[in-house]
Amino acid sequence: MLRRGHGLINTSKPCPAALLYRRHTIPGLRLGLRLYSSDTEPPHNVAILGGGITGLGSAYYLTKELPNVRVTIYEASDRIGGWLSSKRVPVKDGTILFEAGPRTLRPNGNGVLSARLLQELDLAKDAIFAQRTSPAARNRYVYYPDHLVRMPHPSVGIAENLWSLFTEPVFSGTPWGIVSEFFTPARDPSVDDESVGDFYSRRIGRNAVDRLMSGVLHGIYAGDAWQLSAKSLFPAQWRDEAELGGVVAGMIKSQTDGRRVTRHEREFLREMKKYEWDPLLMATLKDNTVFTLKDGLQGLVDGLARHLVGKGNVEFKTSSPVASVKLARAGIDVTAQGSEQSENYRHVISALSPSHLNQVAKHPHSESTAAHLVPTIPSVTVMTVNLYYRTPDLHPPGFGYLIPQATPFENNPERALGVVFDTAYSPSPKDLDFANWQITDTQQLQQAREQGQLINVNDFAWYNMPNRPNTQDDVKERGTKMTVMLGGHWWSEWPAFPDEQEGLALAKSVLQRHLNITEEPEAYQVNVQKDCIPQYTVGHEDRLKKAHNKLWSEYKGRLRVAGNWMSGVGVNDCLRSAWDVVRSIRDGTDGTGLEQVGTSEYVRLKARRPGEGVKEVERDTTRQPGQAGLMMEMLWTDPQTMPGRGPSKRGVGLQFGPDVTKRFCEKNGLEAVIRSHEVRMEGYETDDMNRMYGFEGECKAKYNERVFKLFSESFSALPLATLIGDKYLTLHHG
Ligand SMILES: C=Cc1c2[nH]c(c1C)Cc1[nH]c(c(CCC(=O)O)c1C)Cc1[nH]c(c(C)c1CCC(=O)O)Cc1[nH]c(c(C)c1C=C)C2
Repeated sequence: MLRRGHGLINTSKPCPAALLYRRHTIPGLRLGLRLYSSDTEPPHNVAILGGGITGLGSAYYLTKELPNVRVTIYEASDRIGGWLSSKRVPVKDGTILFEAGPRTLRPNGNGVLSARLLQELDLAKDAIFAQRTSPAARNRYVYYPDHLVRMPHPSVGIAENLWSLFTEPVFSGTPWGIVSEFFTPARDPSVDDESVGDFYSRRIGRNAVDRLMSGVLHGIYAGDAWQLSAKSLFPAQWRDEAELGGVVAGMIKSQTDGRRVTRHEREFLREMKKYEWDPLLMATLKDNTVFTLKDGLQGLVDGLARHLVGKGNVEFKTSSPVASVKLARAGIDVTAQGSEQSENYRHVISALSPSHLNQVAKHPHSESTAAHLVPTIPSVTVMTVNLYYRTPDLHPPGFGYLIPQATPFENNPERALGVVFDTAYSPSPKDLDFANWQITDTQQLQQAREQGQLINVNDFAWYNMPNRPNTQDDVKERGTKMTVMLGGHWWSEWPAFPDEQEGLALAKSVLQRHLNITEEPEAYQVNVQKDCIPQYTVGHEDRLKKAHNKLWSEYKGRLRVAGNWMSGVGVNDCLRSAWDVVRSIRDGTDGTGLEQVGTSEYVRLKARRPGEGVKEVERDTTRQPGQAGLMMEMLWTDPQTMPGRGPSKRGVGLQFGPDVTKRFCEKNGLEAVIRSHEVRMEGYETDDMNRMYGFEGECKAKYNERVFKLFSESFSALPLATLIGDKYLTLHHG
């Protein structure tokens, strides 16, 4: 039986726009294919090439989805984890943690997978969550042309945001560009892809690219806005222009009709929705933008490794670079370097970079690029320089700053990409100090935790209360910790990279010029991450489609690829590609790991109208709201004058400050929340209540018995919460 999905993807230049995303299957190629079947083959064994986060994630999902599987991980170096690498270094009064690579994870989008790992690997107790209200979430800066400019944020107020928008050169022309984008004609349909720079300068204006967007692209891809692909990096906007005339039109449509996603994505979202979260972790994640771990993201690697070793069916082969992978009569043969003998596996998941994969999958006698299994995907090298200074608060409060491409050379001769204020992501001894907490009653904190509530005693959501929060730096008085990011596309043409001392000198020089820091760092670490970020340059999607076709025709679904070179360069994206590839193996779906590239099957998610979350709350038919859940919270939560959240005086629910109400209203598009003043011990409105408030008499006097009956029946049927005109949320509160 032929199954969906293993058809070859059309990579030829499209003629009419309608053909753009169509896949072509070539029936002839399918004839004679022996598709694997789980009933007839020996127990499932899978080799994973590469022990970075993608490889570890793949092993993790394999052992979860196919419990009887045997997994072998081949890793060339003597350590696993790849670019994720955290080191504790000594300073005068203790130790601090430096991250060489990624340092924080977002729990949204694909990040739901890393958030799930917190729960499944029991890592939430080691996590540090940065609140939405924390400086790290609210203060983001761009360095242009010679000073830091804070990006607009609702928390600073309309006046300040507008002032900045109309006076700072970094925004010059952008507000008007966004307004006029609506009226800008769509691109010529024959254009199959273009750079992000070309796309956005056509739609919004060149300044928006050079002064803003290029900075954001530095922060994610360390890449060049004029080379990265608009179609691959901004697929929704790229399609919106073609189909709706523009990016703003697309945003409006998403608001009114719902966000557009691929069918595959919708399935993923549905599956994620079904997940059973620990209520406290859920509450924590909702209020946070990013999280990290007390021992850095290395903690995630260690957690995965511990879990996999404990499983007993996963073998780690470190210091074992792979020499070749070859399709065999049954399965696929993998030979490690220096080994005479190959091992046979039913499937191989390659978590290697494309160039590395080409080396191990190449035909022994062919050197030509045409013989490459996957096309070359360029990548950039990033140098991260971690610095620790004794003096605290050497930077303004916030995430850090990005340096856009238009920053004049004399203000950035080192060609830095940005600076991360690591201090903002982890509690300091000051935050640990009881005296500075908003709530100090540990008994209350303990009780609240037991009831699945999160209480913010400061900027870091406190998952493991009443215990002290986690912190990365174990020092008496914390100084300032920062990371200077250098390299990326700026270094692509450089004949050689700076060495450690040169890197340190470059980083210090950046900080002296931009932040006036002249002090010598007490500790530092220079890390060169060679070819660490793949560049999705113009034509990326087409290259991936070609790779899919070649992989399919040469390996018939036995060799599948995952990693950061296909549809997202972050840790979360790596986990997602691992998840997808394992699912397709589990389900026996034919594929290569690239079968979703350029899919044209889009659907719209249901639009979330203002306050819809509230409407979705089902009425509790048992007439008892219980001790947990949203119904309970709506019933028993009370306002408090202090900002943030606090334990409820009632012993159930919690208290919330005016900032929480404001955020809730903003998020749900509400004008106000109206709460009744009286708590009814019975918990629900009853006919008695109508009588008590004199409604019965008034109604009968003004109208008649029938009208009263009708109203009291309606009241009894009213939900505890209702929306009036989509603007006012009324809560009976009793
Ligand atoms: C270490 C260098 C990295 C640079 N880009 C990435 C890494 C690991 C990958 C990356 N960075 C970000 C994303 C977006 C989504 C996400 O997964 O968080 C990705 C895929 C955003 C980001 N960039 C920086 C930080 C601290 C974050 C995440 C946290 C946040 O948004 O609050 C800083 C940063 N990274 C790089 C540069 C040049 C840079 C400069 C300040 C390159």
